Amino acid sequence: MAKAMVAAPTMLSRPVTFVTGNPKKLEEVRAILGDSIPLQSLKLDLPELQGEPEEISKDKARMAAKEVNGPVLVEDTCLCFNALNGLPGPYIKWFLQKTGHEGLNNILKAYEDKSAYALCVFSLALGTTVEPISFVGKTLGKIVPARGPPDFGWDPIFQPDGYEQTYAEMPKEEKNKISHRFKALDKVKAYFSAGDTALTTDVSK
Ligand SMILES: O=P(O)(O)OP(=O)(O)OP(=O)(O)OC[C@H]1O[C@@H](n2cnc3c(O)ncnc32)[C@H](O)[C@@H]1O
Ligand SMILES: [Mg+2]
Repeated sequence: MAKAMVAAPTMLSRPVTFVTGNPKKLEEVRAILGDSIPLQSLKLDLPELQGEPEEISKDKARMAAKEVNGPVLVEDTCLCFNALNGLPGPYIKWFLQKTGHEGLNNILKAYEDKSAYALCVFSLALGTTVEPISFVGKTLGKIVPARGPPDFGWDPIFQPDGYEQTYAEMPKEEKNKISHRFKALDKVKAYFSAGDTALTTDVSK
């Protein structure tokens, strides 16, 4: 009888490099992943296209793969206001920088609807010639006047649904159990544990 053909997993010869210019993201990614995925990091602020979140994230992964010349993981984070049909979305970084927490609240003064969602799109490129794969995580909430330490981006003005605290007021471990980033990384972990792609644990390579 013919032997069943079992596809061998793609073996990565190098650990995945998480490329970001944002140390706070890296901190959360490390806290959420623990040692589930062998990861090294590279601090690089990649240029970002305009467009839909998934395309921006995939494009970052292509650029990162070229820089690293190996397997990379990147992410793009959006904060989307329902009253504005999803804007600022991927442009939240610039809105935050120019208008601050107060300005973001003021924009929504024109609308009854303060609901929003945080969106994280991770993209994994296993090499320079491989099309990146995306993993999306979304957490629903609302925009409120800033509360809590202003350590990380828009955390003080985002209150997730079902919670009385903003992301900034929550203990880190709590945010990391419900966040957009946690949900997306859960899918990344599931992808690797499905076994089609095996990872080297040798981070010295
Ligand atoms: O190098 P990259 O990974 O792109 O890092 P970045 O800081 O440029 O990040 P983005 O392009 O994804 O822009 C997202 C903006 O939202 C902020 N941000 C990202 N994740 C956040 C989170 O979980 N809570 C609050 N703010 C967050 C971040 O500081 C940016 O201002
Ligand atoms: Mg960026």
